[in-house]
Order: sequence, then C-alpha cells, then structure tokens
Amino acid sequence: MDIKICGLKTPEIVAAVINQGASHIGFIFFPKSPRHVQPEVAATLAQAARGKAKIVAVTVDADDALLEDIVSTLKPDILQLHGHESVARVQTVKERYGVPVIKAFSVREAADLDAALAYVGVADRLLFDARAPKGSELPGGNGVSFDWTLLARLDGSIDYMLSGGLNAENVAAALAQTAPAGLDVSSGVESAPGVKDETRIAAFFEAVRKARI
Ligand SMILES: O=C(O)c1ccccc1NCC(=O)[C@H](O)[C@H](O)COP(=O)(O)O
Repeated sequence: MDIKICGLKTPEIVAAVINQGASHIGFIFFPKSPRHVQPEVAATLAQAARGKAKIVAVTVDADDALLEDIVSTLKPDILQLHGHESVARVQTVKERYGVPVIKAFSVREAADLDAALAYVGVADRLLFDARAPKGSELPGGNGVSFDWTLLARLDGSIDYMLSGGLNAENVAAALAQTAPAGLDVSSGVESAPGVKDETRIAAFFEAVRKARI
C-alpha cells in the first residue's frame, strides 16, 4: 500500500518518513498553508528522498509560471493538483510538463464522487480528501474526514488515494471500509499545524501495518 506523507519542511522529517517506508512525500506550494515551502527549499529537502520515495509537488490552481518554476527547480515525480482544475487543465498540465498527475477532490456527498469520474483516464490517480470546513482557507491539510462509506459506490478498478483526517487511531477503521491504493496524511502526524511529529509518524505506519495483517 502506498503511503504519502504530505507537507514536509525539515530534513529530519524527510529522513524519518523515508525510514518508515513512505512511498510518496509531498511538498506544499500554497502560501496560505503552514506547510508552504519555496521550490528551492523543497528541492534541497527532496535530495535525500529521491529514488526512495516519489516526490510530489502539491499545488492549488497554479498558473503556468508557478508550475514551470516548481518543475524546473524541484523536478517532482508527480504533480498533485488540489484546486478546481478542469479535466482539460489536467490533460494540458500532463502534456506540457511530462509529469504524472494526482487530481485531488473535496468530498462531502455522493455527487462529489460522480464529478470525479470525468477525470478517470486523464489523471494518473485520484485522491479523495474531505471538503474544507467553513472558514478554512486551505483546500487540504485540514485534518477532517469525510464519510468513507461514500467510496463504496466507486468502481473497484479506480485507482485512488484516501485522504482527509487520517491518523493512527482511525486508519484501521478507514481501511476496513475502503479499498484505496494508497493513503495520504498530513495533520494526523503533526503536533501543531505544519509541525510534523516523528512519534506520530511512526504510530501511523505501525497502525497501517497492523491493520493490514
Ligand atoms: O496540507 C496543506 O496545507 C494543503 C494546502 C493546500 C492544498 C493542499 C494541502 N494538502 C494536501 C494533502 O495532500 C494533505 O495531505 C491532505 O489534504 C490531507 O490532509 P490532512 O487532512 O491534514 O491529513
């Protein structure tokens, strides 16, 4: 099972998540986020992880100038589009930058999943996250979950990551109700917004291992 730890900001935490066996590490390029990093910082942090985990650049409705900067500076393995990018925009980004795309969707009700189906075959992977709570300026990284039973309506062949409010305490329940190809977590392995915690990271990986025995 793929595990993506998102919102990394320090070399110590990059080393910790690689040691735990993360398949993906995510860097956030969204100035309002407490996890925001500059492309140069992400590129330096990514050096220790390259070839061991996929480097994911997370953007929100980014324009071409920002994407070009990120792609040329960080050289990500994957671009995660976490805004309102259309199917056509996802296709264009894939073609223009030659990088696989994860398209994120905010889920609160069944119709949100139906809307995501238009991206199957265009995005390389879908990521289902919770709809941001009222008042939040962040489209992701809010530490809130959605009703996982909604995912039962998906065709079993759809490749998706589950995200939104996951942590060591609830991940077994999430895996009992869903069949994702991967998990994505940020707040659930933090001690404060934007501050990753090695003990919580280890506990999350341990909980996933236990749930999968
Ligand atoms: O994490 C952020 O601050 C963020 C900001 C803007 C867009 C996306 C963001 N995060 C994307 C992720 O992939 C998070 O891991 C995902 O939303 C889950 O977050 P959490 O519920 O905190 O585990």
